[in-house]
Amino acid sequence: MSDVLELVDVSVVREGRALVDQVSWSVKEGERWVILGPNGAGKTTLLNVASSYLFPSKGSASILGEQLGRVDVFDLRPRIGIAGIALADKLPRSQTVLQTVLTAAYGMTASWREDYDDIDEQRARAFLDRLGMNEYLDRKFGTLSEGERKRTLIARAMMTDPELLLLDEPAAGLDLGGREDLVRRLGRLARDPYAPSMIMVTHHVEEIPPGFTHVLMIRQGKVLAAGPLDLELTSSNLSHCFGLPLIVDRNGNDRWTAQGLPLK
Ligand SMILES: Nc1ncnc2c1ncn2[C@@H]1O[C@H](COP(=O)(O)OP(=O)(O)OP(=O)(O)O)[C@@H](O)[C@H]1O
Repeated sequence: MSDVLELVDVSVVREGRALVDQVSWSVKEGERWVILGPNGAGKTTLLNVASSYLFPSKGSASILGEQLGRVDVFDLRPRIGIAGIALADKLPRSQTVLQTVLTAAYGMTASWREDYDDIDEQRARAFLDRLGMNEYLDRKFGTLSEGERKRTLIARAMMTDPELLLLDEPAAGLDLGGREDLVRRLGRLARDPYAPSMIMVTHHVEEIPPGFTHVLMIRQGKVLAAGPLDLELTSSNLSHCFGLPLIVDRNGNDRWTAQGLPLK
């Protein structure tokens, strides 16, 4: 299996502080990783390196076999799908849902043109259908609820047929029904052998979709644990990561839960 992401001793230093501190991490083709960690741990910073938008201050980062600093990132970026809050703010609120997904095929955030290929429109419709957005095609992006917006962004990220899909807190801000709907849809994607390699940032083990295979836990910029979920998502590791005693459990449907121990 080839490397989708290979970080060796990567640090990101800002104002003398290491936001990501000597991280070595390897993601192989077909793996689905979740990044877990408390607020401010460095999860988004790590994702920004993985998306080629942030270069390490130290160490080396290779994405899809190309080393940052030695590759034209404009050739690399179309191979990476990103769904995150930062992107949502850049997308025009007045574009329709269909337009919002279609523009991704042309590497744009705006500039709706009339001459998109039929094949692209069919693909955009198919991705939106998979994400349960069929009835919202003509709705303005700016009028969507949080959950609808998140599903649109994932469809958009799939549009370039990426080899690597990055999801930054896809379930944040969703109600219970919205979260469960999204987790099921992401689970279906994760189990699709033709789907890209995936990395998802989250704060909650309940949001880990079935079919995800690996976890990286980070705290204060340092990796605490990295490897298969079965081995690494333990009560001990999670307690260490979030800084309080936690009990983690996995149910028969391949879903995870975590609870704090009661105060004495
Ligand atoms: N440009 C910057 N300059 C200085 N500090 C920064 C910069 N960008 C991020 N930070 C700090 O780096 C730390 C890690 O930020 P990051 O967004 O990666 O954390 P996170 O794990 O994604 O957090 P959250 O769960 O709250 O989203 C935070 O303390 C943040 O304030």
